[in-house]
This record gives sequence, C-alpha cells and structure tokens, in this order.
Amino acid sequence: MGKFTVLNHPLIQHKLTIIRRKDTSTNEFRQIVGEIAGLMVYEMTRDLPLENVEIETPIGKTTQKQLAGKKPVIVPILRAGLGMVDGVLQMIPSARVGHIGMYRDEETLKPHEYFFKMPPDIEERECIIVDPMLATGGSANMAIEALKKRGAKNIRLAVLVAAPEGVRKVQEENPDVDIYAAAEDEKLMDNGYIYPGLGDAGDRLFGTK
Ligand SMILES: O=P(O)(O)OC[C@H]1O[C@H](OP(=O)(O)OP(=O)(O)O)[C@H](O)[C@@H]1O
Ligand SMILES: O=c1cc[nH]c(=O)[nH]1
Ligand SMILES: [Mg+2]
Repeated sequence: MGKFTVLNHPLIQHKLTIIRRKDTSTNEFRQIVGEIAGLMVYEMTRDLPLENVEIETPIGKTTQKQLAGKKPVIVPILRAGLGMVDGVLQMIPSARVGHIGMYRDEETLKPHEYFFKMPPDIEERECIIVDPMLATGGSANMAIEALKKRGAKNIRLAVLVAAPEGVRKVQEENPDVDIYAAAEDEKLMDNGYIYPGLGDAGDRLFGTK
C-alpha cells in the first residue's frame, strides 16, 4: 500500500489555517496556496536520487552531487491544481509541467477529463501530481490512471487537504502511489465537500464564486 504522509511542519500548519478561514481574500488565498505547495514539495522530495558530478570551483576540481536523471514533471489537475504550480517551481525551477484538465460532476461527483498534455518521456520522470483537495479520490485516481496509461512509472500525489475516504480510495486503487497532504480532515460530506476543509479550492483561487 502507498504511504500516506501528513506534512505537519509548523509553517505548513500555520499557513493552512489562514487559507481555511472563510474571510481570507482571493489574493491571500492564492499567495499562501503557493507557499504551502513549495514547503510541501521541499519535504516530499527528500529521497530524490542524486548522482556525482565533476565540477571546478574557483579553487580547484571536486566531485559533488546533482539531481540524477530527467527533470521531474509537476502535474496540476486543472483548475485548482494550477494554484500549486508556481510554489513548486520555486523549489524545482527546472521541472517540467504537464496538465490534466478535470472537473467533478456536481450531482454524481464523478470526474470528467477534458485535457491532457505531458512533456515527452514521462516514463523516465518522477511525476508529482498536485491538487489542493483529495475528496472522494475519483479525480486523483483518474489522473494517476491517465498518467500510467501513457507510461508513467513513478508517481506521487501532493494535496493540501485530504479526506480519509479519498486517501483510502487512492491507496486501494493505486497502491504504488505515495500521498502527501498538509492535513487529513475529519470526513467527506454527502455533498462531496471535505469537512471542515476550506470550501471550493478552485473558486477560492480564481474568485469564481
Ligand atoms: O476527490 P474528488 O471527489 O474527485 O474531488 C477533488 C477534485 O475536486 C476539485 O476540483 P473541481 O472538480 O471542483 O474542479 P476545479 O478545480 O475546476 O474547480 C478539486 O480541485 C479536485 O480536483
Ligand atoms: O471540499 C472540497 C472537495 C472537493 N473540491 C473542493 O474544492 N473542495
Ligand atoms: Mg472546484
């Protein structure tokens, strides 16, 4: 089964509380989602492989470390996942970005895919899916499966708020994928929102409600 890790660093927890507040402005919400995403990706990439590289400093030759292999790919699930991209790119500026467009039907809560565009060679890249909310887990599972269908082998998922139901569903259907969250909340409500959550992440990021 994939690991589920809550990244409960004090800075992450503090910032998450700010964006949960219903009075937090669109501007501040957007800014802080990016900051949390950057802190999360810093924590969740501790195990990325390194390789030796020969370099020359102004003083002399030396062997040092650099990230091994092809650049990782950040995969936001549109729309809300877009809010996490810039924060992640501040930590890994050379990462590639692939997009998966998806929305949940408000009645059935089933996800629908409407866009998919990845950089080449995703089978050789670490794929980091980003989406602020893991609710039923339907969107995350569909995104993971879409990536696997195109050959992706190393996939991890970063969400801000996870419902226990969504974590279970991803672990059951995609046991090879590790999940990282800033918080695990109490439950999923009948209407598909996470309690206490932060509301509709896409609407809060883009001011669409
Ligand atoms: O785990 P699930 O039950 O699938 O729900 C989570 C999905 O719902 C939200 O997107 P939404 O469908 O609201 O689209 P948006 O990002 O365009 O607002 C959220 O950003 C996730 O992608
Ligand atoms: O609470 C939730 C659940 C799904 N999507 C959101 O944006 N918020
Ligand atoms: Mg939404």
